[in-house]
Amino acid sequence: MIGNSVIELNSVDIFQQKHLVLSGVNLQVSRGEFVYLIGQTGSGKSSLLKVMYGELHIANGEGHAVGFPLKTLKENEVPFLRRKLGIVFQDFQLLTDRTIEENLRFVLKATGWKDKNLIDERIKDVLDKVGLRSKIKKMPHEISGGEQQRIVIARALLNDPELILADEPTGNLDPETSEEIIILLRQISQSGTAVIMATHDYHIIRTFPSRIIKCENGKVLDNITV
Ligand SMILES: Nc1ncnc2c1ncn2[C@@H]1O[C@H](COP(=O)(O)OP(=O)(O)OP(=O)(O)O)[C@@H](O)[C@H]1O
Repeated sequence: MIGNSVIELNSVDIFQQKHLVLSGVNLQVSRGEFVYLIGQTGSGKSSLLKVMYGELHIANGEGHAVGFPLKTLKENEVPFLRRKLGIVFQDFQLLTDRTIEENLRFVLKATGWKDKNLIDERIKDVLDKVGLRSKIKKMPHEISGGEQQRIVIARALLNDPELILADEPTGNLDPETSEEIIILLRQISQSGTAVIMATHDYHIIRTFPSRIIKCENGKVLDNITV
């Protein structure tokens, strides 16, 4: 980590294949910040997030995410970067054939946890953080959409990340449940984990104001008001 930054991008160009999606990106996000990422469909929000979790390489410029240098990041280092990130995306859903507990245990084991007692404790800890300890033995289809999204957030917290990247985490939820998810993500940021959240939901942004960055015309604009 550079000082207090969890994300540091300096003059970064981001390509998808040969297509320059974003150019000259300068962005700094500090520990514990809560940041909205907005922009029209196709403006580059997902590409920007992909750079942050090591899915897309940066062509020009310099970048760091949770202390990892993005320009020189090697394929075999990506899992270590991801362990310090929590990812809450619509296409990273729960495994439907196992309980909430088994979903969480699966991730811990896959990221190197071995001690059964520590694993059990960690699972209870993250479920407490999202207020759903009582659902530990349920299957995903036995809980509501909002509860499933809270479990996805619990899963993202398992390895105590420095940064959560959330792509439209309220996309499929009703307004009231969406607000609950945002309140939870904001609590998480206040406890020190930065959150960057892509959204199209202006109601949420107005109800819970915070720093906004916007992808527009191939650039990233900072401190936008809507
Ligand atoms: N795998 C890919 N190969 C080639 N071009 C891509 C690829 N993924 C995205 N693009 C292009 O890159 C540009 C930015 O896409 P990106 O998915 O980052 O936008 P977005 O702002 O996240 O959109 P949305 O709100 O729809 O998710 C678009 O022009 C898109 O067509």
